[in-house]
Amino acid sequence: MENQSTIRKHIQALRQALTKEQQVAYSKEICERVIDSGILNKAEHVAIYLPVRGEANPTPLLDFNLYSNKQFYLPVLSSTQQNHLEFAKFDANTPMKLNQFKIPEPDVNESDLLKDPTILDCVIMPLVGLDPMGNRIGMGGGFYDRTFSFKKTSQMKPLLIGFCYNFQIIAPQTPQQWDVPVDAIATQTSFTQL
Ligand SMILES: Nc1nc2c(c(=O)[nH]1)N(C=O)[C@@H](CNc1ccc(C(=O)N[C@@H](CCC(=O)O)C(=O)O)cc1)CN2
Ligand SMILES: Nc1ncnc2c1ncn2[C@@H]1O[C@H](COP(=O)(O)OP(=O)(O)OP(=O)(O)O)[C@@H](O)[C@H]1O
Repeated sequence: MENQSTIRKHIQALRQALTKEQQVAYSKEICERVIDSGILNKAEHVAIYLPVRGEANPTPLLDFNLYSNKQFYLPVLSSTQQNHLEFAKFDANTPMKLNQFKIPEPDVNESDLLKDPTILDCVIMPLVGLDPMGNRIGMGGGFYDRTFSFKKTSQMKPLLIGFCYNFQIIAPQTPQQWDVPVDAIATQTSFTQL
């Protein structure tokens, strides 16, 4: 059995080995699976992320939005609650800055941050590895697990969608007590609601 840090290294190496063209083509396919699933049809408030270091790119979802009116959001590292995320509205005019992990995030006032994550309908989740039950291995900060921990004891939204390349699907994992499973899995070849 591979441990989490071995899995992280292995998958990160596979991601880095993708050509730019592969990243773009595969990411568009994953976005198409999300769109075709219809899961976003009724969603008004949708969080995505900006990819770094070879992560699958969900930003083509913004283009599918041209003729509908959804509000998109990006995660912002919370300055008040350690290793929690808050969310900021995102469109072509949003001013951006680099956060401490060198990931671009909206440069907005504290008062413009969405503090209540249950306002969101869907969250497209970055991840390193994901098992078929939706157990997620992320970058190791526990940001998403902390932010959505309320989902472990309630049926509340948002719907969490794991967004990744096929090769990021891993063998079944034993979840840690704090892990929050995703509700759906999108890859180039399938969309599975759990
Ligand atoms: N694109 C993207 N945005 C995201 C996340 C993500 O996984 N992907 N996050 C998901 O939570 C949050 C940021 N979490 C992060 C956690 C760790 C590292 C990171 O670079 N860690 C180092 C090792 C940590 C250390 O220095 O000890 C590394 O992996 O090299 C980056 C982002 C919010 N935004
Ligand atoms: N709800 C929580 N309350 C307290 N600590 C937590 C919680 N969720 C996660 N943690 C802590 O965060 C650390 C990292 O967790 P884990 O390795 O599962 O992160 P991850 O899912 O890979 O990261 P991310 O969500 O940022 O991509 C663990 O040491 C864990 O103890």
